[in-house]
Amino acid sequence: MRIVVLAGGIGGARFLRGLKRAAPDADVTVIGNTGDDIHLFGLKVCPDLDTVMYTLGGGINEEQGWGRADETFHVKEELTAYGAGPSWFGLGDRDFATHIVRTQMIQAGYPLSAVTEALCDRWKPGVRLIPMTDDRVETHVAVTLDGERKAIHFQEYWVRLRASVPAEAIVPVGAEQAKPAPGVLEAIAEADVVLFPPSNPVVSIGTILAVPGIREAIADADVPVVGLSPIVGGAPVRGMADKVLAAVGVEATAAAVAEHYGSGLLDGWLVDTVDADAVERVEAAGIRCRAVPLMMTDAEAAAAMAREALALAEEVREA
Ligand SMILES: O=c1nc2n(C[C@H](O)[C@H](O)[C@H](O)CO)c3cc(O)ccc3cc-2c(=O)[nH]1
Repeated sequence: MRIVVLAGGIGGARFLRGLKRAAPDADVTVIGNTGDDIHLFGLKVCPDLDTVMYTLGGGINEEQGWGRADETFHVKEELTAYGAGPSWFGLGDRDFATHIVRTQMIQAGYPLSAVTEALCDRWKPGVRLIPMTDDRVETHVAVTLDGERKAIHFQEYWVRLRASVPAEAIVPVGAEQAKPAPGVLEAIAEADVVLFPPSNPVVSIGTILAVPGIREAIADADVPVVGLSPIVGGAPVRGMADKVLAAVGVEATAAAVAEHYGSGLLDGWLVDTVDADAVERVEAAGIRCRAVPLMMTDAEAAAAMAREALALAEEVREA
């Protein structure tokens, strides 16, 4: 079975670990969000690609969900000693090696998709990880700080400000000019099922869908598209999805996120059992809906969610 998954950071990576466990023989292609990418100290950092690669490759810092395990921060400390900022983004020594290799290859002329393939040769994530585009897309957030309206990089909003101020607008800068990376549209066209894991619907999956051609390819694919709600009980399971949902005028509920994606895209939607009362509203939107446990407390819980998503996809396919 060929499965395509649109993935952002931590939620997407943890779901993928469950999917591999639930469908060990499936051929999984992950279309990774690159809107979170940031250039620091002359290096290109790709948080969402690295989180998928490290999580599935066994190198992730498990409790953080990002960065490497057994990390040290000597380079960061030395940079701070030189007054070289920013100091609010925690780049570890092991993680720096990934960004050095990536930046070297990009400067040698390799596209991000080829670089990602090369990095995955080491990590062997067990999925094909393709960036949504090889072109530069960086999500910026419009905020008002000290009375002044400004656009800041998503990572500054997310990490330095902890999303503590309202996001007035979310702009994936460069998305309109971006082209899907090689293999993205082909993977969607050949997929037997497309999954939207519980990643951030605005800055992760929404950014992937903002690359011209990707939303259309999924909408036109006559295979089941099934998503899992990142919102449980009116709050994001992790992260601060509610802050960015407000920016696009979407209430932080499992049903509202399904409606945001729309029945033109989604055929099925899983909500957590605490949101069972949302099933009727989602079905009224033309999206088949089931209430199942959605807390990825461990790999087996994530596998159970993946099995439920695949089962709903088959139910949709037969409908
Ligand atoms: O909350 C934080 N998230 C950090 N993240 C997470 C990152 O902001 C998120 O993973 C995504 O951008 C959102 O999904 C990092 C991810 C990397 O790949 C590399 C370094 C960091 C550093 C931080 C950090 O210092 N604090």
